Formats: sequence, structure tokens, C-alpha cells
Amino acid sequence: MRRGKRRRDHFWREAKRWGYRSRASFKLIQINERFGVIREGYKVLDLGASPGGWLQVAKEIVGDRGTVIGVDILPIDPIEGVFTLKMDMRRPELVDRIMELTGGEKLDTVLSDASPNLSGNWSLDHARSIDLARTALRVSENLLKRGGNFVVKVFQGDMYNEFFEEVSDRFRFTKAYTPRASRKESAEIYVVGKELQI
Ligand SMILES: C[S@@+](CC[C@H](N)C(=O)[O-])C[C@H]1O[C@@H](n2cnc3c(N)ncnc32)[C@H](O)[C@@H]1O
Repeated sequence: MRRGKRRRDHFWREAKRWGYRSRASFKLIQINERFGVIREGYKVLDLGASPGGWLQVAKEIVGDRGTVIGVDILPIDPIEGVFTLKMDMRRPELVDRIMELTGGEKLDTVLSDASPNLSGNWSLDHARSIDLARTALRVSENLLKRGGNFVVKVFQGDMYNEFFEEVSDRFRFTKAYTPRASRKESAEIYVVGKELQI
């Protein structure tokens, strides 16, 4: 598919129309319609959040009583009412930085749409994606309330089943889901964990 054509699909045009920064916004909308992982008043952390399409959607849902925090190695242009941190999500001090922002209160939902820089080597990209997904799972264990929710993107490959089991061991309900807004040719899948049990 030609580059211009690839970018300007239905969800790209919808993102423009609704003022979202990325077509990825519709993936979170569809995940939330299906699983109800974010509700009004929730405290939400989004890992790998730039340019901020998921942050916009999360802020709309949680409203003024909720809190939304975005983390990325890349800058994120300001979004009213959203906190952003420019840092690598793998850094050990991340958990303390988030707790400072929430005044020590734990979170309702941790999201991660983080993607490694794609090399084109399938197994290397899969391994890097699993590494980021495991980081997001560790962060969620440290920061979620008991009963909290988790959504993470993974590129499918031979380590996927093991990772899915790791999420299942921690949440009451775990499901893999591909939103309609994911591109047909993409290997991405979202693992949704509801109600942290530990
Ligand atoms: C697909 S984009 C996220 C799009 C976002 N959900 C949105 O709706 O705008 C993936 C992001 O993951 C970020 N990322 C990759 N590795 C990271 C890391 N180690 N720490 C923080 N962010 C990372 C990338 O910089 C990139 O911005």
C-alpha cells in the first residue's frame, strides 16, 4: 500500500474530524466500549503515550474528578488537565515519580500502547515488544489498586502465550482483543486484564 494511502484511512480521517492526535485514539475507545476499563473519576496512567491520542480519550472519560498521567521517551504536547512525564518507562524511579504525582494514591487503570522502534526483524521486534509489555505489567503491579485494570499492546510471536499467562495469573479476567481500528496487516493485539487480584 502506498504511504499516503496507508495513512489516510477511515480512522485517520475520523481522528482529524474529532480533533484526536492519532488514529490510535479509536483503539482505546473501542477497547473501553468492550471492556469498561476506564470510567469517570478514575486515575489512569498511560505508558508510551506520545503523541497523546489515548490521553485525550482517557481525559474525556475520567472528567474533572479523574487523573490522567502520560509517560513517553518522546515529548507530548500539553493537553489540558493531563500530567506528562518525558522518561523511559523502564526506569526504576518511574513508580516513585507517579506516586508523587498522585499524592501516594494508587491507580484504577494502567494502559500501555508502547511500541519498540521496528527493525523489520520479526523475532527481534516481538522480543522488544514483550520486554515493554512485561515492564508495563510490573509497573501495574506496583501502582494499581487491588481490583484495578490493565491494557497492554503486544506484537504476536512465540513468547505471547507465556506473557498472556503472566497477566492471567494476576487478574480475575484476562482477554486478548484486536480493535477494529487496528490495521489489518498489523501483528498487534491488546491484552486486557480486569480486577487485579494481588
Ligand atoms: C504507537 S505510539 C503510542 C500512541 C499513543 N497511544 C497515542 O494514542 O497517541 C508508541 C509510543 O511508545 C513509545 N515508547 C517506546 N518505548 C518506550 C519506552 N521505553 N518508554 C517510554 N515510551 C516508549 C514511543 O516513543 C511511542 O511514542
